[in-house]
Amino acid sequence: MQAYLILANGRVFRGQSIGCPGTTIGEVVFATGMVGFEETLTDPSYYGQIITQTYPLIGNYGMNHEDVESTKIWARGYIVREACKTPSNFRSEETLDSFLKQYGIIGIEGIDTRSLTRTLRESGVMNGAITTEFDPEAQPEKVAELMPQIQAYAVTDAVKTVTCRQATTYEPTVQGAWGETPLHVALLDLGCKNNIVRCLQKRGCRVTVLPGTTTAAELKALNPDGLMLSNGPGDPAENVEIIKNIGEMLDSGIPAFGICLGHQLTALAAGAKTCKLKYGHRGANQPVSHYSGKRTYITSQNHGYAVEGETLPAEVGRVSYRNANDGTCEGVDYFRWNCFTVQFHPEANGGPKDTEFLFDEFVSRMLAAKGVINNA
Ligand SMILES: NC(=O)CC[C@H](N)C(=O)O
Repeated sequence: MQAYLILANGRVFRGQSIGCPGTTIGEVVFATGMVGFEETLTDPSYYGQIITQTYPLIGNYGMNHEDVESTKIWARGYIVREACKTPSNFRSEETLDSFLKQYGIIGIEGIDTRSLTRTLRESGVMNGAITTEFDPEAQPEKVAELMPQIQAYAVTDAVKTVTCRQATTYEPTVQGAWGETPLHVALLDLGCKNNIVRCLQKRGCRVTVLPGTTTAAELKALNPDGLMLSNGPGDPAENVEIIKNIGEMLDSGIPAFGICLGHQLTALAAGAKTCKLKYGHRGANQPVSHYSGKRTYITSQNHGYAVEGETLPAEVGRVSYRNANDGTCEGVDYFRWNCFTVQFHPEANGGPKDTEFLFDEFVSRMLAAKGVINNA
């Protein structure tokens, strides 16, 4: 079946349908990871977006239901150069196409994704639609009808939509070196990836995943050893109430670690500003340099917004990492709070695990706060 991608600037790409037929509108972004399409598709941070994979062959190793980062696909569409129809891997359970169909996702293959990516890099992220319902060339009036909807589309109510409705506790998978009692981490789910939970479980933590709307008083009643702020979709500045709650939670002095959206919301709570990047960072090879100048790490990333480092009040915290490509803020160490945050994804999935040591740092902070170790 034919499918078409229509961009907000009027450009049309002709390809073939994958996943479900129909019409979908979203913010078209590109991700550069060569592998990790299962993790990308199920990362809640892509809510509202149509994902373009720049790597030309997607689905070669098939889908399984273990390598997923949440309960479903939150993205609004999927664009690939070629979707593999005959995956080969001992863990493969189904094809990319059947996985998309299972979640009602409309996709397109067979378009020039290099040319599309070049457009997005030059003009910035852009809204678009994928449709199987009409041929834009044959029916330009249908394009004219759809175009105002494409142009007006905005990702809204993102965190509200993806966050869990009820708290769930996950037991540790190993015992911590400090003894039998696990550390208890409260994880504020803003659109959390499963691997954040796994990274804490395998370090001897019991993890209680909480709805994003949890208040400081509700958190206090739980009396956790640490607070983890997850990744998540949408414009960070939209989350006015959650930002206020996070500020109050951190004022209690609890050890805290924020990732991506969690990083952005903490900076907003601290009085800094966020901005939208031209085309964002999405992929598995984004270099970030530590402020000490000693190390640059290759990281996994998926964000369209960034903290404006210069707007962070100097007495509150300092920029800890910067993106080595464009100099944008990639992390903050707070002085005011017992908290550190990063824009990149130390939990990886997909992508390199080089910065997973940050979870060890978080565990050390919790142990130090309990007086179990001296972290001076
Ligand atoms: N992965 C994330 O947490 C993304 C954060 C935010 N939605 C952004 O696009 O910048």
